[in-house]
Amino acid sequence: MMTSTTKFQSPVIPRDSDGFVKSFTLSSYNCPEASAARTFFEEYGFVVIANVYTPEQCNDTISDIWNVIESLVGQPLRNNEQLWTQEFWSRTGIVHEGIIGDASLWTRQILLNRQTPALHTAFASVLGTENLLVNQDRYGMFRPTKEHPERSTMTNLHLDMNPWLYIDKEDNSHQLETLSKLRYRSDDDWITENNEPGCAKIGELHVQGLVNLADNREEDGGFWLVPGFHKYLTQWADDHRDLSHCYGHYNQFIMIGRQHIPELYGAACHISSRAGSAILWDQRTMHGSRANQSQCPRYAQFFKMFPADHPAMTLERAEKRSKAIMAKLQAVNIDPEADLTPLGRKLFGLAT
Ligand SMILES: O=C(O)CCC(=O)C(=O)O
Repeated sequence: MMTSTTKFQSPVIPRDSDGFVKSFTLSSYNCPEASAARTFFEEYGFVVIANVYTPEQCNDTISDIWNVIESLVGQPLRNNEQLWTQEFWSRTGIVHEGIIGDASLWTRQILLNRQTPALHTAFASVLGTENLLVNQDRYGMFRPTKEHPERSTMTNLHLDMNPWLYIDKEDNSHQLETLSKLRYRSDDDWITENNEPGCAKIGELHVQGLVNLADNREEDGGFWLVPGFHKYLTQWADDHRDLSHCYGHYNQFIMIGRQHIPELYGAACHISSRAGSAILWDQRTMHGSRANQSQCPRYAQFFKMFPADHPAMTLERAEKRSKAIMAKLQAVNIDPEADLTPLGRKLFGLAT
């Protein structure tokens, strides 16, 4: 049992001889490797699942990221690195975090990727149920910075939740109220949906994820986290109540500067992984991204999956959610019957 005098010690992450973090290859939900992956996840607060996207899917998705960037910037530039300037990038999304799109993105590729069976198997294995819904989110792209340090993103640690509400609430009424009010009229509603993990006393498991679309090494920047932090969050939040005043009371996104938590910045590790690998992490794990320092871009797609039978998924909310998704599918000519699989229709909440 951790007490307020317990000092947090981050476990050392196992890596292979190429420096990539140990990964698991899953043949199905509940295969022996899936239970090993789940054990790893419980210990470290994250797990890497290999071969979730095929090489072709990675290439198609990178190409889609460039389609989005070029449509936001208003001109072709993928083949001319001279044009990857601050001025153009200021139009692409949340530039200092390397996020493409301001809220959710709705291209054909980003949507169809969400029904990838191996991605579902990865989330199902960690969440312990196959009955899941998938969220709607964005892409990540970090420009190479070796010759252009001004193109660097901000190395950061954050939580996609409010840790003080999480430890103080007696039940999940705040989560239920926030989620059941969602109308999905604004793309921001999908971010709100992601960032309500309830309270510590109820202790729901919430799992976020991403797929790296190109080999992602430490020098390329990208996803990093504080291993084992999920077990320490409640103590940390209680010990750092002074920081809560820097944020709105109901703020769902808490980014904390190095000056406040130098020990966590010191403990955070880059989760290096190969192209097509998914990284899944416990939402309570302090995480974020490191800046790129190489000549290679970093490309990723972000996700969350959660149990379809969650108590906050009221009939009314489910109807509004599926209506909003249907409109987005239609806008990119995705026919749910022809283009989505039975698994895809379930994940999008469209199956009757
Ligand atoms: O991999 C990244 O760029 C950061 C992802 C992240 O922090 C998030 O999705 O919450």
